[in-house]
Amino acid sequence: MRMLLIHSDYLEYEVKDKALKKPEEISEEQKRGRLEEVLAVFVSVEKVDEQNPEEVVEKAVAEIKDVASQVKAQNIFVYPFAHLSSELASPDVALEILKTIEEKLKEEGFNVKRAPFGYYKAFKLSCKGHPLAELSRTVVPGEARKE
Ligand SMILES: C[C@@H](O)[C@H](N)C(=O)N[C@H]1[C@@H](O)[C@H](n2cnc3c(N)ncnc32)O[C@@H]1CO
Repeated sequence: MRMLLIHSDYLEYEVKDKALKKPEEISEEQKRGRLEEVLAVFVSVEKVDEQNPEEVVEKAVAEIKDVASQVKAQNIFVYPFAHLSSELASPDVALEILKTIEEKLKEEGFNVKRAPFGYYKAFKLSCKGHPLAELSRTVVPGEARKE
């Protein structure tokens, strides 16, 4: 899994079009979203993550918590983003992993939104620009090797 973490004044998105034949079913309300003072986490779930989804979720949540505590962010935006890797996991596995990351972060007390899965989306982001405002993390299951 590849993550790009951007500490932002706000992130807002608007769903535009289907990017998959069967995108995640969403309500009218989910077609737009915005969070202020947010740690935006753009996530590409990778093929290697299919070897142990539970473990990669644990590792991703730990990394996100670590960055959130460093930048003192209480709001987290989990944003499916298929552009950080050329070895993507299947959509079904990716969606399950992203939903579980969202759930676990909520259990940890964060205010979490997750952008809809399987769509083209317009988005606006205002990066804060401090030294820790732009970070990337890669997590893989267990002993899996990252080429
Ligand atoms: C398109 C661009 O504007 C938008 N931002 C987009 O990326 N849409 C992606 C994700 O929402 C989701 N998706 C599919 N597979 C994956 C995966 N392995 N990991 C993460 N997301 C995935 O399905 C869409 C098409 O790949």
